[in-house]
Amino acid sequence: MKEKKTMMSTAIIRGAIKESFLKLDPRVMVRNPIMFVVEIGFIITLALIFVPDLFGGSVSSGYNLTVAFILLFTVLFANFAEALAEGRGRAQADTLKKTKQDMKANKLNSLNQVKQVLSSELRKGDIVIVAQGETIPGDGEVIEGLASVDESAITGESAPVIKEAGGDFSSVTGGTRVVSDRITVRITSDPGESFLDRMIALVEGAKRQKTPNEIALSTVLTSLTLIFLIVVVTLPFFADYLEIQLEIPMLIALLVCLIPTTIGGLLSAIGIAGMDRVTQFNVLAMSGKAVEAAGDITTIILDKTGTITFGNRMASEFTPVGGHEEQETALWAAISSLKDETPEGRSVLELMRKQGLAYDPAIGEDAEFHEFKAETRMSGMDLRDGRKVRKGAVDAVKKWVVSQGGRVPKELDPNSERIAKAGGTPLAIAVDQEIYGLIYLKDTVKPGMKERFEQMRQMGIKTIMCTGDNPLTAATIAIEAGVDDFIAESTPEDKIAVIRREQAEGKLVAMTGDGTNDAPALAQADVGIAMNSGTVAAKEAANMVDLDSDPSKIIEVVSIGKQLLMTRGALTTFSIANDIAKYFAIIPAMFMLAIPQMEALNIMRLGSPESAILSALIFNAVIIPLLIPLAMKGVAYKPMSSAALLQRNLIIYGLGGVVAPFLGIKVIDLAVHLWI
Ligand SMILES: Nc1ncnc2c1ncn2[C@@H]1O[C@H](COP(=O)(O)OP(=O)(O)OP(=O)(O)O)[C@@H](O)[C@H]1O
Ligand SMILES: [K+]
Ligand SMILES: [Mg+2]
Repeated sequence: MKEKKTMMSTAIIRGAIKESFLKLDPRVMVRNPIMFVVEIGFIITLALIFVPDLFGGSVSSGYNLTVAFILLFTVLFANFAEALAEGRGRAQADTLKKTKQDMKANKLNSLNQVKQVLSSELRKGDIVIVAQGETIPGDGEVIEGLASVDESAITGESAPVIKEAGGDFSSVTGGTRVVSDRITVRITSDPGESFLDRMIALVEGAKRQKTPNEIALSTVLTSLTLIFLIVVVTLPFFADYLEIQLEIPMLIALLVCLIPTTIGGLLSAIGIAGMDRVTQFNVLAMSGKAVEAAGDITTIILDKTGTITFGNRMASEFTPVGGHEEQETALWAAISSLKDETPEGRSVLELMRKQGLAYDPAIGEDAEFHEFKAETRMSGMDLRDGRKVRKGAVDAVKKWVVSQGGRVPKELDPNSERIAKAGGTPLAIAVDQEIYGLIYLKDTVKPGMKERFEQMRQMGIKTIMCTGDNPLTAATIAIEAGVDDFIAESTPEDKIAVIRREQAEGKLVAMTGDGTNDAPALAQADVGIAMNSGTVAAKEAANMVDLDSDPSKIIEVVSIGKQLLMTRGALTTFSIANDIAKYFAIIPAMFMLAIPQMEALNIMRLGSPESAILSALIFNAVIIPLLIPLAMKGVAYKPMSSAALLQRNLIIYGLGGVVAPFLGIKVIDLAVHLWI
């Protein structure tokens, strides 16, 4: 989505203006009680224009008209803020929808014949064949073959990525294009539930739900509104006693000035804009709650293979041990990998070919395949003649061999240490009681990790790498990547246990991962970020997907989360501080004639009671559009302690919130007084 990082285009602004009027529909307005009160005020003053003495008042139609007009604009400004925030997402959704057009798909039927169907007819479990130049008709998993895929329609990244059966690089996304070769894909989503569908719904805001924080704040603001409503409604009774005639438009103006319209008008825009900023970083957040939680993250658990490293672990060397020949080691490595569809397994056969080593595949005929499992950390074959061939994590293979009465050759450990210390993953190869040697699996740390993890440290975030790999390899990669801590030989359960342990200490935990074995942990974490390169299971369990598959992206997500919370806090403070100033503008104006002692409160020295009320009301309206840029961009966030941040914001937005309207209203009053 990179090229879509456009700012506000005129089309978006025009659309937002139209939306502002459509949102005047009371059925829509009622969802925002504060602005709904303003709208009712508008309707009442509108009636008073035509029947000024409706409630026995004596205010001119002209004055009612002016008040009605300002109130209408107050509501329109608030609607505009929300529509503007929604507008950018809608523009993105339109672009994505173009990617989603119906297309032809080559579906395999039960007789293994290819039949052309429409992509919209594909269901979960269907098998399709996608060849070079064709668009993948739906989300799925590669079950056969290998292809390079152009995912730019989704990620904006033009370099094609390799997708292959087995392992963590098997997931493909509907709407992306096969650039070379041909793959067989099992469809994993029903129509309307695809990644692209979810993405469209997301940027369109169709699924936007208020976060718990937002609901709590709305409740407080609505209660405040209710209290002011009661105060203003009961005011005429006191006035009656003092024999003062309080006019309806004045009372409405007072009410609207006192209720927190500024934050009420901007609250929803702040939330939408926050989500949108995450999207601009090519991260898809499934909920606003996750973005807010990211703002308070103190621990992040990262998976190693495929997250910190690229994860395309390739066999690069066979090392014989126990007096065996390299040829023998390679032979058994190959036999154990004949049906191993993981990238690791396939790379073993690839290395054989490269080194010109031959093997007899007939040995593997009718053998029983043992697929790689994160629990056993081994894979292999049980041959027809009864021999069992295994390859896997060194300690796992050692245990397996010893349990059958075999012994471990003494050169095994030094050699596996050499590989691990270089950051590689050693796999041991064994047949029954005999260990034949090692396979060196090479992997590379993604660039720039060290600097990024250092940045996280400065933000007070602890990084823990969790890997199924052995402790030595883990330690080497941990140092190279610069994480604070690591846990090796961890099973999927261990990853969850680490997260639970941190959560039990009251911390908010983020997890980044790519594999099916990461899925449970991604679901357990408060913020789960899946790499887009990863498996379908990982992406479904996570509440965010990083389209660039860069785990250090969490830095941006955390900053945006913090910014979102701060912006909401700052504008709430500003809004309420503002209302104090408006109180001093209106109350003396309303009562001064009858109660000369009110003069003491008349600190603003405004022109006339009428102009004082209008000025306060105008200020109350225009402050909303003036603050839209801040609401959309968020207040500036610099890493510092939360106490220092709070103090800084109280000074800027609290004190500023009191001072700004005094100046603003005074200036408007000078102009208004000249005019009326
Ligand atoms: N195809 C395979 N056949 C046999 N053993 C394997 C295979 N793939 C990986 N292993 C071994 O199993 C170990 C655990 O693998 P697993 O996929 O659970 O974790 P990982 O990918 O190494 O780490 P991470 O959790 O960081 O992604 C690996 O370190 C390796 O030693
Ligand atoms: K107000
Ligand atoms: Mg992994």
